[in-house]
Amino acid sequence: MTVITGLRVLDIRFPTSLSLDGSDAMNPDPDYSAAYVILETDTPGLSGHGLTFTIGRGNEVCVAAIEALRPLVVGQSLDTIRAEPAAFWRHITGDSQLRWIGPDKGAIHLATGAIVNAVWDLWAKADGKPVWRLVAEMSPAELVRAIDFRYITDCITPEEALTLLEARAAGKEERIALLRAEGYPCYTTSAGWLGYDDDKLRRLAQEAVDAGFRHIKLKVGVDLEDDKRRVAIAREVLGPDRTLMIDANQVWEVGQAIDWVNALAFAKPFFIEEPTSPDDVLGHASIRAGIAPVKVATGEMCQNRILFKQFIMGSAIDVVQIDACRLGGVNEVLAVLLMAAKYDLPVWPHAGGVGLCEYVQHLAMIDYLCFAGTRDGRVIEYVDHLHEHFLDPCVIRSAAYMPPERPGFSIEMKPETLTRYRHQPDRGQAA
Ligand SMILES: C[C@H](O)[C@@H](O)[C@@H](O)[C@H](O)C(=O)O
Repeated sequence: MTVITGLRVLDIRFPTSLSLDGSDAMNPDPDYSAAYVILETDTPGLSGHGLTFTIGRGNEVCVAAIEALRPLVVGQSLDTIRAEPAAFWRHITGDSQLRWIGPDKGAIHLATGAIVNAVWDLWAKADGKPVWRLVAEMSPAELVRAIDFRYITDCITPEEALTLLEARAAGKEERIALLRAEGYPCYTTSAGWLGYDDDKLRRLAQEAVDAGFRHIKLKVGVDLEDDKRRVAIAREVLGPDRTLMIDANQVWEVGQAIDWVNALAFAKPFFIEEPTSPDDVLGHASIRAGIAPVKVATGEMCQNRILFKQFIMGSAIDVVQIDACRLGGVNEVLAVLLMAAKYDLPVWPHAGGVGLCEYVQHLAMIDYLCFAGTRDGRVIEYVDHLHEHFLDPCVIRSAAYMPPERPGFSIEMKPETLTRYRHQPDRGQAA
């Protein structure tokens, strides 16, 4: 029996100089950061790692929130967590004092994501499997036991979930074989940051096409004339058959979003991502009606399963963009995959941040194997940035993520990175 005996949290920051030129409309110079968790255990050589992605000083708040959650996780036994994973998740998110600063949102929920994912990393390492495989091998009943259905039973009940998951389990072994042979397709954001001049955009878009990418994403939303020129360049390089997506990172009012996207419609973007506030369900629905056939995507800042329920049941979005640690870790991601599967909406995970590519490859593979049952019309985001800091970095082959084979969640950083990029002394101690 393995018991979690301690939790350490590190403030890891990668300076802007290492980061992305111009990035996006809301984050012109992001200091990519990670509130990084290490769960220590009484089993020699076994620890769980997790992180939540933040930007610069925001990391301090998440580090403090992780420390506040420490008493809820230290002392827990892995066997108990394995037996009732949703009960464990309810325990972590249900503390009456900490719920007051959420519930299920903000820094405390980002902290939950880091800790819960560290527990899944630990569980997978203890079983000697990558997380995608661990979850893929769960029976439908075990999967249902990993999901907290509180506040989503009006969308899907545990009984309905069981029926859906039993139906989707057919053909799983064939899908695993396909994943191993072909991987899971991805798109690149790396050509489309706002600070790039036209030549760089053209060159990077061409390099993406040459590398086999069939989808690229461009940041928009600062200057309409610039955007018209930039999407025209991207479309020219992509040709008529590849897919262009655009992303405004929440910069517009609802009416402005409709006008702006319609002005870019000549370049045939497939979707607009985050056109307005990530909390504005009605606004997204209006935008969706105002820009069809261009689709609407959101989710990287959708705070929990309950808000995703509004977007999904309210026909407010076409593409569900889960984030591995904006949601409260694997358990809550499974709840969203389930709702998206019921409503037949594609999940395209968000990965623009440190460690997110490493995380979401597992989640998209779980979606394919257990929930959606298909990869058709779905791609994972890929950003070519900071992968060298991980012990098990994601591997891209012919514009597809190849399934990780090492045990765990692929999120453990190299010891030298944890030393070199640590912003301030470790505030945590083993309990
Ligand atoms: C600051 C970040 O890189 C964002 O620009 C990124 O998450 C982005 O929104 C994305 O969709 O990848």
